[in-house]
Amino acid sequence: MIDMVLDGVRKALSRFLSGKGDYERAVKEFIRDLQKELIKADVNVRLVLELTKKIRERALEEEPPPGITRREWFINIVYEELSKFFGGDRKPDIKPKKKPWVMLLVGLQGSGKTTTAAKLAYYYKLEGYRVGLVTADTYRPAAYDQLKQLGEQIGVPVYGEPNNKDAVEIARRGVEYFVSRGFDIVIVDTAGRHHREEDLLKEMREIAENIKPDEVVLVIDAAIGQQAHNLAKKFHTATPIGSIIVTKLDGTAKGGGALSAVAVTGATIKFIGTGEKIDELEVFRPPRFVARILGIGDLEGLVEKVRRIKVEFTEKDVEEFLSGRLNMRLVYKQLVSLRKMGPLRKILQMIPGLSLKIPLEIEAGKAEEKIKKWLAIINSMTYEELDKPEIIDRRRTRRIAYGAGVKTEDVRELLKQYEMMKKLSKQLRKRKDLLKKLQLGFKP
Ligand SMILES: Nc1nc2c(ncn2[C@@H]2O[C@H](COP(=O)(O)OP(=O)(O)OP(=O)(O)O)[C@@H](O)[C@H]2O)c(=O)[nH]1
Repeated sequence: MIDMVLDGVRKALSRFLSGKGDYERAVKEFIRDLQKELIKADVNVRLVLELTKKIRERALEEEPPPGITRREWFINIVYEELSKFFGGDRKPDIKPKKKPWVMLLVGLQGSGKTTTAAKLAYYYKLEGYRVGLVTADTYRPAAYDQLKQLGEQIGVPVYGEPNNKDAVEIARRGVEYFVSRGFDIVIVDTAGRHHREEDLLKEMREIAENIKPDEVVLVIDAAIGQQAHNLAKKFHTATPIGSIIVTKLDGTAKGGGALSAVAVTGATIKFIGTGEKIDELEVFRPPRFVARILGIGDLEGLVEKVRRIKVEFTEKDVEEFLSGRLNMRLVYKQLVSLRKMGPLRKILQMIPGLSLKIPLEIEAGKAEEKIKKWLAIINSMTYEELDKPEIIDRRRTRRIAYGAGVKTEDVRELLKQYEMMKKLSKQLRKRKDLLKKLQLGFKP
């Protein structure tokens, strides 16, 4: 889980918030913890010192606006400075500026390039684009099969020539193949059998000259930590149309180091890889990322994700859910959408501190059966009961169970889930208020 990145910072911050003693001493302690955590995450020591110096100065100089305590204001400062540290608040340009849009993926061996190519294809497919994949990896014979398989899984066609050794030729023909068929986006996966940056950049240049991509994407494994700096810097200087994806942030303690090392070069990190599965790719927005690290929630990300997966939630529903109001109609929508979307769990995991208490966690395999039952139960409720499930007493429970053809225990179980969701929704509201308060001076 991505929350692993700089996990200790969140803990230090909650210690800071709950502490009662002297403000200046608490600031000093927090800063010491922050330094320790960042260095542990392989962030460059000089960068760490610059960052914490800035935080300390602001913490001692700035007066909080009315209605905000010094400690709350301090979190805001940390939030702002860390966001800048990881690249600032510019939004990465995700949408292709024209069609067709040709993306060339490059990266050192094992960086996760092939997986990322498929993840990207899936991402853009969900956004409504017609996407094609080209595999030009001529060194690793299995790469062709790997991408072919991934392509089948996500319903994206893959062009490859398993017996051809000429990567440049394959790439060129692959791009032509998809462009001539009217595809919107073509993603080209390259060989990447390079251990040295120089070789990698040389191959990149060769292929790029031939296929003239609209965007060159460098894939970097987060596990290389601050070593990402040199690679990103050379890449950034070599190509003006470059963007970066940092992968495997879920599996390394060095993620903070890699991200900050790339950010400091001025290169743009567009996406981050947060797992092996095909949908574990996220748009990288530093303020959002930092909010998550700090444990002040990721409500914006949550809303976007809910919308993106095209659940049948309206924005109003999400807003209602986040504002602590909940009724059975919302639960119903939730259940219907659970069938389509990856579980709600995944979305809620974006909110730190909540992941342990997630309701509606259904044992795999039994999900479909249970959802069907619950939908039937909700269908036998009256309008009044839907809007105010609290009025459902034993008599009503029996009637509903009878109407839905289920046992009374089933109805009670659903009501229990409802209560849990309601609590969760209230917790979310609290965090939302805090987030709003903190963002007074800063727009993510
Ligand atoms: N945990 C985790 N694993 C990832 C992520 N991205 C890729 N991987 C895994 O990393 C391994 C290498 O990925 P590939 O896509 O085969 O790497 P590649 O860069 O194409 O490899 P070469 O073709 O040898 O250069 C695979 O086991 C992937 O499942 C990620 O974000 N998180």
